[in-house]
Amino acid sequence: MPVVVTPPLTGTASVLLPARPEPIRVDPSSSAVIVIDMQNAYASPGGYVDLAGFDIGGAAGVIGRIAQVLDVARGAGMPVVYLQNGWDADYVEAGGPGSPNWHKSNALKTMRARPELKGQLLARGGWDYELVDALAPQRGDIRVHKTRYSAFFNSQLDSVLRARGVRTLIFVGIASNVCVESTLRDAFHLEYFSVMLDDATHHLGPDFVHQATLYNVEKFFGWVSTVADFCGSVGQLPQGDA
Ligand SMILES: NC(=O)N/C=C\C(=O)O
Repeated sequence: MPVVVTPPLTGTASVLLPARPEPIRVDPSSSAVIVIDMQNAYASPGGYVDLAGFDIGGAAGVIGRIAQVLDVARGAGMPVVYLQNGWDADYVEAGGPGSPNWHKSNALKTMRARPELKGQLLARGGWDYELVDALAPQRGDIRVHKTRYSAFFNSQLDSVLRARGVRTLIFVGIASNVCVESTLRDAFHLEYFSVMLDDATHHLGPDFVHQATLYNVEKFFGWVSTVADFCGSVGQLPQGDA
């Protein structure tokens, strides 16, 4: 008989989500979709990662697939939590030369190399920081600001989830190998059950980094599933008017 993973607080209104390395039960009342950084910076032509020279060719497809996931999740009453990465307009939150972030952030490095972009990349209040239009939050969705790769670091995310009794996280967004993986690793250490939807994420860098993330998640930190399997299983739950 195949192993099935059942997280705590899984009630009777749950579905079995096909996943690797084993199927996992998902209950909308104790689960949330975590949308990582679907901002113009990461998914739109002319945004930060495009200007920094990364290939964003896969982002358009990911936007459409995330929209499907969010429709199904909202219909099943599952909270949707949007993360937005960035800093204040003066970049105080980014840290100065005493912070590794100042040295490693490709947004900060791009602005230092191209001073005409100063103040435009990942600054709260600007176009680059905003969520892509196609994924505009809907009533009841939650937005959480983050200043480093892991969405749990120095943010309200853990409190927001705990206050709602959430134990299972469904991960979508960009980039699979940076902020998705950093957040999912922290989620593991905070005792959350994490599922990454492979085709609702996109990576920064060569394709092998995405494969490495999938391996890490499946083998060490959580479970890997797909948009079709998520929509096919969670879509079977009674859908409300969301
Ligand atoms: N959202 C992300 O995965 N971000 C990765 C790099 C960056 O923000 O510079």
